[in-house]
Amino acid sequence: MGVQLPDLQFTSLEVIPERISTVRKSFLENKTRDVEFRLVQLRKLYWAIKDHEEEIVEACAQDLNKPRFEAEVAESGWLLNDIVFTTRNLHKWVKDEKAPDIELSFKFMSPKIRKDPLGSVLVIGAFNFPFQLTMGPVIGAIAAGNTVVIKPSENAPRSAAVMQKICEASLDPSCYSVVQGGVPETQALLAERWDKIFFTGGANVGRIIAKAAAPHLTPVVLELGGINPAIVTKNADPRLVARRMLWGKILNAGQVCTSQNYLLVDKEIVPRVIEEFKKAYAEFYPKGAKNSPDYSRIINEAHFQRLKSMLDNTKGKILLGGTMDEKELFIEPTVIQVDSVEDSLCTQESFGPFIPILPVENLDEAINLANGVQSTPLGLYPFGSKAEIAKIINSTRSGGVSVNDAALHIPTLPFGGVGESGYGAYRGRSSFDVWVHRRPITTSPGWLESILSIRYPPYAGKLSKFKAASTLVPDFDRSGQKVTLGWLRFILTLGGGSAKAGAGRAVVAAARE
Ligand SMILES: NC(=O)c1ccc[n+]([C@@H]2O[C@H](COP(=O)([O-])OP(=O)(O)OC[C@H]3O[C@@H](n4cnc5c(N)ncnc54)[C@H](O)[C@@H]3O)[C@@H](O)[C@H]2O)c1
Ligand SMILES: CC1=C(/C=C/C(C)=C/C=C/C(C)=C/C=C/C=C(C)/C=C/C=C(C)/C=C/C=C(\C)C=O)C(C)(C)CCC1
Repeated sequence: MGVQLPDLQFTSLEVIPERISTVRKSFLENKTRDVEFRLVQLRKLYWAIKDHEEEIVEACAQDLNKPRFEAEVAESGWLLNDIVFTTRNLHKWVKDEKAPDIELSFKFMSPKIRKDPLGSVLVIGAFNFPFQLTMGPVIGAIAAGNTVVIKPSENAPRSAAVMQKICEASLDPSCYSVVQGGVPETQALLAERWDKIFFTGGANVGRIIAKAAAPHLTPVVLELGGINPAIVTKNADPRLVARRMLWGKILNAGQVCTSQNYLLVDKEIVPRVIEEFKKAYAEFYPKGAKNSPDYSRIINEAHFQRLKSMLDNTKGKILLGGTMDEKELFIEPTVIQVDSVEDSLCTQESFGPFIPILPVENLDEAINLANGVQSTPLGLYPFGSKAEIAKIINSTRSGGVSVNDAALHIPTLPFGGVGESGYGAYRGRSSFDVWVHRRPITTSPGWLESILSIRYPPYAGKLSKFKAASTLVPDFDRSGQKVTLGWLRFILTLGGGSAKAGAGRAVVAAARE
């Protein structure tokens, strides 16, 4: 018998404010401040994920036809590792930090940085990696001591329902709550005040989230998509390019925020790259992607139609793939040679299995084109010689860079966008950092009062003493140059230049006092 999955039930709009006030009350009662409490929650969550792994795999299969390998590696297994990594390190992360770079005069105040939880926070997930991208931020939020409301994507309904089941089986309901729904339910959540909102999804909805947060001055993390370029120079290895770029687009049928949206390939190696795409496709899917258990489907009819019209509207030439089956929501991995970066396949995020290739004259042209399409994509994928790759990285911006690869990301590296692809980063240690307020704490000892009283009126005669004790001497001169051997002269002349000019400045300074 197959695995039975729960049905997705939207949360009624009436109960949403009550859910929020429950988690807020728990936070204000300091329930989640205790680190042991957080650890127990995370450990229980670990076992609930483990115990429901078959349901996770089945839900991903029903929502996206996600292959078991991808579901275990990028969803359940990813989260399990994330929890173990977090619980192993949490005691270290929560420790007060000694404040760095403190001048001697303030050392007696024992300055330190406390990692305070932010409060009650909202996590809104996306459909494509429904478990990883929703529960990943939640793990960090729990670790950091926040209470959390979790809103999975309604577009992956089976996964959303299983996620709720897992959370309800493991987490304290007074601190962590799952709210299910689409736009009205999310709007109801956004109408309330949060201490942080973590959103993963498209840039248009990201703008809605940021606007809703603004009146409450709520900080927001936006994990958005990107029109990510791959830049392939004539010195790249065509076989590696094809295999890795194909992987970037067969993974979850290209519904990956980090996958490359288009390739700018030096015209000299375009034919060899295309040949290698054909070979790699035949190797990955000997009977074609449609007949393989290792290829996902498009999430729903609306996204299928969006992708179909993108392909219908391209002026490019299909070189590989191109077949579709609406009933199955199947779109074959498709390589298209386009003749302009203006082609719709390059300028819009496809979030599907399209691999448009634009031949370019040289590396400079590729860099200019990439910066013109979107100057701040989520990912950048350069292939070429060491010097070429350095040039590409130094002349572009992006959330992250995978040299010689597609959407690869080491699970504990900070992950996040920049500019149009969002802001804020999580994963690994950053998943904790993103959810805490670094609260500086100083303690002024009573015995220091006679010295500290220099700050009280009457001020007469105190300024010069205060300055003598606290003024930092610049190690640079007026032309912006670092002063090394000329130190003495620099100090004597109050900032460099001639002795006469220095004397002048000394007179002005004395007169000001
Ligand atoms: N940077 C990342 O980590 C990352 C990861 C996955 C997806 N993405 C991006 O997300 C997009 C696709 O994912 P998606 O379709 O789930 O995104 P989406 O923006 O359509 O939906 C994301 C979430 O927002 C909610 N939502 C949708 N419309 C809303 C509205 N009007 N008001 C309030 N809430 C609303 C949905 O219920 C869902 O939970 C792509 O652009 C992709 O690149 C980014
Ligand atoms: C196996 C041995 C070794 C090491 C091997 C190594 C390093 C293997 C690496 C394999 C990798 C990188 C596999 C990656 C799989 C990734 C999958 C399936 C998907 C991930 C999806 C993600 C993260 C999606 C994110 C989506 C987002 C953010 C938005 O949409 C040695 C060499 C150590 C020793 C011998 C054996």
